[in-house]
Amino acid sequence: MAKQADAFIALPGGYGTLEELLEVITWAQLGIHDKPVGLLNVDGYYNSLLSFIDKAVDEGFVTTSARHIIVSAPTAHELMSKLEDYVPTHDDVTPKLTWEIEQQLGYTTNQNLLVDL
Ligand SMILES: C/C(=C\CNc1ncnc2c1ncn2[C@@H]1O[C@H](COP(=O)(O)O)[C@@H](O)[C@H]1O)CO
Repeated sequence: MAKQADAFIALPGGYGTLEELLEVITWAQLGIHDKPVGLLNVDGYYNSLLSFIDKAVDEGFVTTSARHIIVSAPTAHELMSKLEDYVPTHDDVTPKLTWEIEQQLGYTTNQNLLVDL
């Protein structure tokens, strides 16, 4: 499902939603995919999470380019528009780490990273 998707969208949710959300964000950060991750920020539900992530950027724990993976909007229409305009800017990482994770996932998407293996 992750391989076939054009993007990932999280609606407001609890631990399970947050776990899946952070998982697809880290996959993008690791270069396993280059798809955007959208937050449907209904009534500002994700404001505090987005503020926390911005703090992580300020503190140097998340890169600015990795922050860009997350796209948020208060309405589905606005979110879809932003997702369609998304251009990935985050960097790839080491082939070995990507390979190990892809083995667990059972799929590969970034052929360039596998050439040297
Ligand atoms: C093995 C992995 C994750 C395991 N967690 C879940 N797997 C499947 N379904 C889940 C998981 N956590 C929550 N759910 C269901 O999703 C809905 C939303 O959950 P939330 O906690 O309210 O956000 C709900 O139906 C849960 O039962 C690794 O991917």
